[in-house]
Amino acid sequence: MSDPKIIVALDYANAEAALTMADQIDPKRARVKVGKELFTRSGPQVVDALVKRGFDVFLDLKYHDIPNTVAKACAAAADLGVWMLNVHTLGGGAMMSAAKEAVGNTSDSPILIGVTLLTSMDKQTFDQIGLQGTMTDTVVRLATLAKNSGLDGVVCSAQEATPLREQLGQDFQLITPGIRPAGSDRGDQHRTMTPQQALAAGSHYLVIGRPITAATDSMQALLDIERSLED
Ligand SMILES: O=c1ccn([C@@H]2O[C@H](COP(=O)(O)O)[C@@H](O)[C@H]2O)c(=O)[nH]1
Repeated sequence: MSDPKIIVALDYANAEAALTMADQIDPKRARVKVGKELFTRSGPQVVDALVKRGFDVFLDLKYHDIPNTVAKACAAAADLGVWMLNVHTLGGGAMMSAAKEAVGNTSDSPILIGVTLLTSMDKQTFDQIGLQGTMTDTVVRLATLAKNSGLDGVVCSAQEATPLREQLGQDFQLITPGIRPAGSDRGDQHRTMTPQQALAAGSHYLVIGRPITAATDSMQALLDIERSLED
């Protein structure tokens, strides 16, 4: 598989659990994501261990701070050899431009993307924090700002993938968590789609955690999802 579409979210409480899972995955078939829990508990060492195993690692720390701080954090993340990292688009254009400058723009530079609205966010939470208009318009606006600030793509719900593709082009990367195979538990996710629906809507990469990691047989769950994408 030359460009695996599945990114397995290694949301584990320690490096041992994450690496045990990773050791069952072929890096040519899936990429992996290190998020806040695993990174806070296990630090850069777990990222290094995954990179050394040949994985494309998405470091999902959603940096959101003043431009100088975010730029330095992004440079540090790039030094870890990650494939992809992210900032939060609500940090604004100056912050995102500083982040892009820090990671560089060569073929070796990591992909830099911006989180728009979290896939766990529903309309009630959107209203609660005082955002105006529709959620889709807000995601499109934030993603447009990200593109204009030099970012390579965004994290969004697959429900927004089609309008984003139409407005921002085919190459602007759409990374979509909130993926739930038919019949699986949504948990705290609100804006969800099945793997098949998400790719059909225009997602470039699918971030999938609990439907795989919380399954009784994680590798079978991953295989079932891969098969569902071949149909
Ligand atoms: O909007 C967002 C941004 C990031 N995430 C992360 O993706 C995974 C999803 O895990 P599931 O278990 O499949 O729900 C998780 O690590 C989140 O931190 C997101 O869900 N939504």
